[in-house]
Amino acid sequence: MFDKSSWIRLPRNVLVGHGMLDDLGAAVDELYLSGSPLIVTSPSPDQIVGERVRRQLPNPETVIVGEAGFDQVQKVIDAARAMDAGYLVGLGGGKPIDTAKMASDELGVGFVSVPTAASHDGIVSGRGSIPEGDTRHSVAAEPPLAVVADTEVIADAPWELTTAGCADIISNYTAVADWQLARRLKGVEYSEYGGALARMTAEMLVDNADLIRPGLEESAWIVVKALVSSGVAMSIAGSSRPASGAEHLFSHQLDRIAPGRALHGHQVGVGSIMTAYLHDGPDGMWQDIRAALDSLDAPTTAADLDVTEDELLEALTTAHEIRDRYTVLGDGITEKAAREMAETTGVI
Ligand SMILES: NC(=O)C1=CN([C@@H]2O[C@H](COP(=O)(O)OP(=O)(O)OC[C@H]3O[C@@H](n4cnc5c(N)ncnc54)[C@H](OP(=O)(O)O)[C@@H]3O)[C@@H](O)[C@H]2O)C=CC1
Ligand SMILES: O=C(CO)COP(=O)(O)O
Ligand SMILES: [Zn+2]
Repeated sequence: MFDKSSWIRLPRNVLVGHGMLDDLGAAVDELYLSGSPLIVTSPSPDQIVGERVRRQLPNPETVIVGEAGFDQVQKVIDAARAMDAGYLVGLGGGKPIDTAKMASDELGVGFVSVPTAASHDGIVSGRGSIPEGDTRHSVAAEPPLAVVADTEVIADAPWELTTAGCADIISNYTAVADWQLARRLKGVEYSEYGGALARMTAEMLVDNADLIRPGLEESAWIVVKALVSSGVAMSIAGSSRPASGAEHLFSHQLDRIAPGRALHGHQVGVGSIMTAYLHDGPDGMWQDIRAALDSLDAPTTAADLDVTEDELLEALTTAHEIRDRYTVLGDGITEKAAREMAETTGVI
């Protein structure tokens, strides 16, 4: 008997472009949501566009969240229950958006994603990434009913946030390679469409790298489109596998070992240089990944990430421990191998 089944949950409306933030109210009306929204945001996005968002929505309330964590999700749930929120709006970078989508899932209310930076590919995905103790979960969360990405706002955000988003997409190369390896060695379920879309998204971004420059709204356009595409790949796969492999495990470990030093996207980019080396050896894809990151002004070394050699090596040798996700790191790599890889690729 045929026994496959899947739910692919995608947004109904994706608005990308100049001044699109002023269409938020209309986009929400189109969803036939009822009640008042709780806006989940962080300090900078709230200061930059909070008022513009609030004046378009009926009796909104706002909650400011900090680092991603289950305590922050609970804080949002409590605030939403206290006001009997009809839906949640995630406004900002990856942390408020992830927090809002996880709280929406728990509350059983709709979620609208309003990114203010092109810094991560969670703007569309139905996954939440959340640390807990020594581990980091990728949890099923509420996918957005609508995404409203204003390229004028995003182009005005610090350039490093855009280069972080580019690196998060470039890391799809190694994420997909890890996923294929896990299929071959461990029989892990693989989605041809999810894998192909994630990889194609990275290829298109690299092909357009010359057009991605600071202050250009065209750059925000290209990167947001790629972030949407990468998020759709995760939705098709029903997991973050198309966009998260060993390079992400390395980044999640750095978040614990050296918190707050570098952006998520920048960390996964550097991780991707090294794990590409593990996949292909000295003459493989790692050089192309490093060149692409370099051309986009994204970090390529431990120093660029503001982490020490010891911190980097600790993250590399322990990354396999944090999640039950088979990658090219297998059951762990030795410090000698980690050092050799980091030195050969110029990361240290
Ligand atoms: N669920 C998924 O599929 C995915 C989830 N993620 C998660 O997303 C997070 C990383 O996202 P990231 O965006 O880097 O994290 P943050 O939300 O912390 O944003 C990074 C920084 O950008 C600032 N910021 C946001 N918008 C603007 C703006 N317009 N102007 C000026 N500053 C701005 C924030 O300000 P402030 O300090 O005020 O907050 C913050 O300092 C991680 O937790 C990661 O795990 C990443 C990829 C995919
Ligand atoms: O960051 C992600 C994709 O870019 C997803 O994060 P996880 O590694 O937690 O699944
Ligand atoms: Zn990521």
